[in-house]
Amino acid sequence: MTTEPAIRTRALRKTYRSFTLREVVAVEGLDLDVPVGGVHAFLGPNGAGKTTTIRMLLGLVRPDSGSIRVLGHDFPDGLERAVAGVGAIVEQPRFFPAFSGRRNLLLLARGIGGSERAVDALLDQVGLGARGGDAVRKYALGMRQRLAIAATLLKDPRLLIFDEPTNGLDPEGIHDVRRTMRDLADQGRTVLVSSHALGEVEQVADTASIVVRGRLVASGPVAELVGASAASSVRVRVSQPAVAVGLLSAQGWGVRQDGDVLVVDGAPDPSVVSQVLAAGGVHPSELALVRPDLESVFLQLTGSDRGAVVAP
Ligand SMILES: Nc1ncnc2c1ncn2[C@@H]1O[C@H](COP(=O)(O)OP(=O)(O)OP(=O)(O)O)[C@@H](O)[C@H]1O
Repeated sequence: MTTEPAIRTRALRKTYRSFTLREVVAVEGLDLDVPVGGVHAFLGPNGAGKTTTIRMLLGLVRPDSGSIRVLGHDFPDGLERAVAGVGAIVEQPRFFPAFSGRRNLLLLARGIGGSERAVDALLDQVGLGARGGDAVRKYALGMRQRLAIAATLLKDPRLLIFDEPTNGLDPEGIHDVRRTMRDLADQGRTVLVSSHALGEVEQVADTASIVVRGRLVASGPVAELVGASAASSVRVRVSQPAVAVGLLSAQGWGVRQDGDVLVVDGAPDPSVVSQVLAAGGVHPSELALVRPDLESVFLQLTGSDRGAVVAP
């Protein structure tokens, strides 16, 4: 069994020139490791360098420096062999709107010698089996996106790269695309999905890398990234919030107030919060531990300017 990642970049760097000829560093010293199998989320705020990185991984943009290895092939010499095993969606896919989804796929399949049976299997696989005969113009955005995923699967790629595939989709579309990504990973393929919407990928991603201003700030299994954030909070509802804020702040804990609800950061656990309040004569009507999610980890990292790397 090989432990070689599906994607490995080292010290990857890419700069652009702005209109005023100022140097814009899009990607700076990026070491990205995407393990084989599973869904890997590539996360970062807008402008963090995700699209630039993905374009470099696909050979569409040439890095200034650094190395790229995809599916065991080093760039630039192995680019062609690497890309043969990659299916990608980097822009809004285009289809003939008047043709059915099935006919669109058949046209694409013909170009690479794919069979009619394979097209039908792919339509089923992305959940479009029943709608394959409808004109694409009647498809919702999420359905078009799933048709695009089916198109990338025509050449049976081991690695799928999707740049913000849920952009502009409604909740149902997001759900469908997410489920399709999960299915693909469960078949043993590797899925790299970029997103700035963490909530959308947290449920489906096994591992993640977070980039800020072109640099990697955290990477590893999603559960570990979330677990590494010590910042669980305690949420309390109290009848005397002003008194409670005084009591809790006196412990050195951070307190955020929203009406009669307080969120306490830095307390060891809910029972200690309860004891401190009770000792001051305040009895909460609600008390709950708020577990950190990927979003809170992300906010911590992006707010903390080039935070420490969390090793996988
Ligand atoms: N062709 C280009 N010319 C000049 N600057 C560019 C070019 N492409 C990207 N940039 C700049 O590089 C930086 C990274 O952009 P990139 O699109 O890679 O980020 P991103 O994380 O994908 O963001 P988004 O989610 O908004 O697409 C940004 O500052 C962007 O303005």
